[in-house]
Amino acid sequence: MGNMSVAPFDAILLMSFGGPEKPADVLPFLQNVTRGRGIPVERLEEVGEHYYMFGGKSPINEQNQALVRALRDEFAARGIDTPLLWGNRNWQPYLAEVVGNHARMHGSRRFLAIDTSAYSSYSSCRQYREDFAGAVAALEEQGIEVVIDKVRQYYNHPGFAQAQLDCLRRGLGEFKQLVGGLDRSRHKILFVTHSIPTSMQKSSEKFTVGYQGQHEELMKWLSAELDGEEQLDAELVFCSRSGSAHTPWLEPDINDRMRELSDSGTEAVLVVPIGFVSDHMEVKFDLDTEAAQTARELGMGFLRADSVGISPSFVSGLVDLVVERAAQVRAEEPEQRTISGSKALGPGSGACSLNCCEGARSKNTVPNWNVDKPAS
Ligand SMILES: CC1=C(CCC(=O)O)c2cc3nc(cc4[nH]c(cc5[nH]c(cc1n2)c(C)c5CCC(=O)O)c(CCC(=O)O)c4C)C(CCC(=O)O)=C3C
Ligand SMILES: [Fe+2]
Repeated sequence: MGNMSVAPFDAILLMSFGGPEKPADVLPFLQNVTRGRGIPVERLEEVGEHYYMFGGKSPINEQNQALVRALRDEFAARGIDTPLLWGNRNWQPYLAEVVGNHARMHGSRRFLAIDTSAYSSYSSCRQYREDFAGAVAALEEQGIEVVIDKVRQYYNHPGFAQAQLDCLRRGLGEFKQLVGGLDRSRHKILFVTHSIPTSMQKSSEKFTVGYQGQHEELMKWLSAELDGEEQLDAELVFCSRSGSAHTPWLEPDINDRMRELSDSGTEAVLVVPIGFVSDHMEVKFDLDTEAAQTARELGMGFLRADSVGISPSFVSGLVDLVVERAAQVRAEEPEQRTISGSKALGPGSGACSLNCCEGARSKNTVPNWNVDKPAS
């Protein structure tokens, strides 16, 4: 009985952001993303141009489809035949439709979601839990009762961390060729993630080390795993700032930092997108297009390391997280593996509680099903 290891769940759900498929999708997609989020129209027009530059099609959907296939293979290899579905927040296939259709056709009631974002913050964790609560409520109105749970945030899970390390090592190998030998005084590693408003950063620090702190924890582990000559100075920089110019977001922006580094003698940078699980539009545009252009202007060497994509350690780590969560729900107290010294977060550990990463306005989230008692 292969399904025992994911019992009591009837179906697994890969939950992602979603992206446009064609030019006509771009504006409605952007409207979905920014509804109620106070993003200036100029910023939307600018981001729309990024999508049009790539034919109006985001790379994210094909990457999620590839991840679905890789996850299905990994479940099958472990003898687990529980269905794996794919749903999104901002574009088709929409979460509520996918869950509703599956529940109607197969009677599934208990869904366990993997989200395509590794760190804690409102945008990268809590908002997904609000989406789940929204889908549960919408389906309840149609007379369908479901629960949707999610695996813990996995920035410090050994599978994700090992996959990042593989990308970093491979990137360093190519970088070394490009610059003709590593030299600490002239070469730097820039780990990159999505910027968020500093207010969002603050609320992520209430119950965890926070969004930025989680990146720093992973970076510290990665740097320590490298061999001596590979241990270049490394720092965290940000991309994809949005919102109004008056709202503070996490800094430094990658382009600004490259300019400063160039002024102080850095000749080449290896850019490692630890904040993204695959080559999203932010990676394709903000890093491979815009930051690469900044590097050309500065005469700086530039190489972008891979994102984890469907690397085997990442994929098998996600399946481990599903199995771990199911065991928690069965009250079995499974081991929660993490990189050394790091504390596991997320559903069931209490660290990702109902109040975690709350935004300015309080909205319903799904409770940590069967493990945490809903707070009042
Ligand atoms: C932390 C974080 C992640 C990582 C976690 C995760 O993966 O979930 C992420 C992922 C993504 N963000 C994406 C796209 C967009 N994000 C926007 C806007 C925003 N992102 C924010 C944060 C994050 N975003 C924030 C605080 C805003 C401001 C509005 C708000 O407070 O909500 C906008 C509006 C235009 C703009 O202003 O840029 C777009 C189009 C795509 C799809 C890319 C593709 O198509 O490949 C993906 C994977
Ligand atoms: Fe975003």
